[in-house]
Amino acid sequence: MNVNHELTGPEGAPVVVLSNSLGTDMRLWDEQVPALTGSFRVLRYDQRGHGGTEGKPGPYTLAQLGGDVLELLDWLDISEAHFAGVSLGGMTGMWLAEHAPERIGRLALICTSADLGGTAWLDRAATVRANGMAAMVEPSLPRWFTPAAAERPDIRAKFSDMIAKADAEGYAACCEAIADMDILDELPGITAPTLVIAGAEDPATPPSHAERIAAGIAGARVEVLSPAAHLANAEQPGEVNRLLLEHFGGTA
Ligand SMILES: O=C(O)CC1=CCC(=O)O1
Repeated sequence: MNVNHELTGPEGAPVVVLSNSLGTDMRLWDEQVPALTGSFRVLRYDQRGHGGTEGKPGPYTLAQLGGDVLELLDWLDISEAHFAGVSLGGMTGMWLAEHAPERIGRLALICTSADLGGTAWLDRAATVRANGMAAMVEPSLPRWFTPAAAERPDIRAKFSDMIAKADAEGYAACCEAIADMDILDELPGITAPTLVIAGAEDPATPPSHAERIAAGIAGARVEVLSPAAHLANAEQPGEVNRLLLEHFGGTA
């Protein structure tokens, strides 16, 4: 199995898959795992080129990132799972809910977008391939956290480490997957009950992106958290845990 992952929580319980954003790894979910494992078997993994999952040469596509999840579910003999993803993880979740609906129960999309594509991502990919990941640390933290959270030593240390340790080719290839994406027209094909969470202060995928996603998926509802920037699940763990447990049908 090429996808680095961790499976915890009671055997036989419904499975929740947790998918990380660009530049982070499965540690993004450290505050969610203890809350979710009270009710669920939790499968968190590292996207290609992030954490312990190898960064194969790119460019990647959302289909490949979604395919990694299907391969992982098959390998673990999991037929269906709920899915929560932050940003790139949410894009992966939308692809899965559209292309493998029989595998996805309920969907939670956190600080993500269905139409974030564009050439700026190709510029970022080129920068990272030329200069490596270290140059990405300082520009990323103000997108990921509001100023007060970005100054917290625990947050700075943990999230700087994640970015610095990402594989430059894998990160760049994920940027190319985002550059290529516009799945707004595919959203009406999603039938999974969907919760969309946004950070009120998120400069990368502001609440307007959450509203556009929810407008495309029948029955989807939006929750906007504040203060929270792009990594709302790390900045507002208590509120995100409450919303995820409520949406997936777990107990606190
Ligand atoms: O630019 C960032 O770091 C924010 C982001 C966009 C897609 C993603 O996964 O993270």
